[in-house]
Amino acid sequence: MAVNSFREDEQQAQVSKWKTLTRLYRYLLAYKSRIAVVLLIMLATISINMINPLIVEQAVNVHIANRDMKGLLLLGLAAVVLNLIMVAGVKARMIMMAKLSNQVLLTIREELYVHIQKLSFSFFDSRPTGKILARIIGDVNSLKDMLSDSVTTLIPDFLTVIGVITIMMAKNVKLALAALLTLPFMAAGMFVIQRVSHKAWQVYRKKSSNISAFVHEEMSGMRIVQSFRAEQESRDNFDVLLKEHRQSWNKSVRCADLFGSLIELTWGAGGFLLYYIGIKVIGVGEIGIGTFMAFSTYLAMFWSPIRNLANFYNKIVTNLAGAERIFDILDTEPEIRDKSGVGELPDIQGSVEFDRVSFAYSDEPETKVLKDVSFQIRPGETIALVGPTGAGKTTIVNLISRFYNVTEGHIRVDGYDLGDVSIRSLRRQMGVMTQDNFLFSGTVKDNIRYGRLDATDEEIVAAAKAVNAHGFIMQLEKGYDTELSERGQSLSVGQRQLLAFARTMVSNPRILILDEATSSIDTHTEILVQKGIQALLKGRTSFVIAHRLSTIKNADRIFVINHGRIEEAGSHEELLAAKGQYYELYQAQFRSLTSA
Ligand SMILES: Nc1ncnc2c1ncn2[C@@H]1O[C@H](COP(=O)(O)OP(=O)(O)OP(=O)(O)O)[C@@H](O)[C@H]1O
Repeated sequence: MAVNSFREDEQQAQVSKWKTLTRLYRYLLAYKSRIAVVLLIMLATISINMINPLIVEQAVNVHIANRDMKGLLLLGLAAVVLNLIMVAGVKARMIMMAKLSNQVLLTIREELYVHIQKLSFSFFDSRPTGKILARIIGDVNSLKDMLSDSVTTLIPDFLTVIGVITIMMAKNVKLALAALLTLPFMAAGMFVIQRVSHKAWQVYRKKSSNISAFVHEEMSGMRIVQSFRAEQESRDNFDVLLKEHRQSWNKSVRCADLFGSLIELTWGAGGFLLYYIGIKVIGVGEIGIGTFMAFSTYLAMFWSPIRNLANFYNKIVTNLAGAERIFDILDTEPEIRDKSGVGELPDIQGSVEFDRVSFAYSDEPETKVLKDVSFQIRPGETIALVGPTGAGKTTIVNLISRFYNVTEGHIRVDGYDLGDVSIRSLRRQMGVMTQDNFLFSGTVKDNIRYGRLDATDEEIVAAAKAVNAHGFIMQLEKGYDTELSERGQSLSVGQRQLLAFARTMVSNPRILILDEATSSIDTHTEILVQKGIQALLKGRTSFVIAHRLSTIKNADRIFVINHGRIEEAGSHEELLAAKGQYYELYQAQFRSLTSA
């Protein structure tokens, strides 16, 4: 299977940077009115900042030159008030922007999560959970500065540059041009650096993602790691990933540093030209001391935002890779989705028909896992699927739940082709129980209610009683209100199975799919589980990937699956009498159990 493990970097389609950026900023535009307020505040603060050198010029050239102390005092007072307003404005705009960008991150994260929920099994088959986590958490976080700085840095600094250039031009064109002379060199340098830097940051994000995948996998399998004493090997693998991560980080940071050096260089050169032209070409005597002081302040005011803008650009280049990875997921279409205009599947009886169904997994389209499978199941029938490993049993039941689309043929439920009804209306009437009996953290009651969110407490208890789970639940410290740890690790395997039965029982599905867990449990719980299974199967169409002889014997029909086909079908007695594959299987697997 082509799975992208922690050992390989993810593949990603190349998208234009401009497209990614505009798409990202569309999220900000949803908050137009708040951004307008921030912009207004900024306009005020920038204006005050611009006026400051003019106040100095006025103070020196007019008030100090004329020894007008009263005027100077009034000017000073006005300057203090204006600057206090500026400080308050800067603070307010920073708080507002931080809140706004956080809101955008939440929106993106939510959109991503909802989208991922819609994606098909094939999406999850092909990538480790850790890499998905890395996108939802790390990549989304990486956008934070980029979003907030775009309003608090990009716009004010851009306005400042425009403002300073205008004032400088108005005051002295030659001096202004001298300051601008080095800008084209800086732009050309930045263009070259960003290309290398962007690639380096893309690699860095992929390496971070590999680490996330590794850690997630190792944590999930920590019991296995410890019981096989594989800690050292695990550490070695981790070290390799860390080394790759460090190298990619170093390279990216080196690229990012080049931005800073370039700015300093062009800033220095620009300053030199300005002073050179100011002193040599125009001459200090030509202009007032105050004007010259104002000009040198403007010089700093010009280059400082240029540096900020360059840093911001650097930030975009650094974090664009994160945005690309988020949009890459958002652009992944769910393979399994409703056709346009599909109808709802009405309440069903539960008949199921496979009509010449063939199937291949999309990553291996040449290998047919199911080959021309046909059968008809009456409502309420229990079918046990048996056969060697890899035969195609799970694939059959996954197709009934429409976790994958058939490659050829049709599956019908009560005569409705699965492709012609909404997935939701189909799954609402189905119950799927996998071997791992996944439980969530929360109370016992919450976990059972997961089967049907509007189930009452009485219905929950009734469901638990029906599958023999009530007894052990009542022995737990807080009964139905006992908190379970993640995946229900605080319960025994058998108890987890019983809870999963109760959860399915409460959902009362018409069609039940049960992948019987094979783990051995104590005899007492085994009896409870067997009874639980029989209670669950009663009155509904059921497909059981069966491992217990009792389930197989009680089934209405047994399908022996091999090499993607149904090779034998019939009741336990019929198949034994036929002395075919089932007979062999029975001899090999169950004989010893029955004679024991
Ligand atoms: N997600 C997948 N992507 C690609 N191939 C798959 C996928 N799942 C299963 N297969 C392949 O399809 C074949 C049938 O697998 P399936 O899980 O249906 O077998 P099974 O009869 O349920 O086996 P077992 O009893 O071991 O669970 C196997 O060759 C398997 O490698």
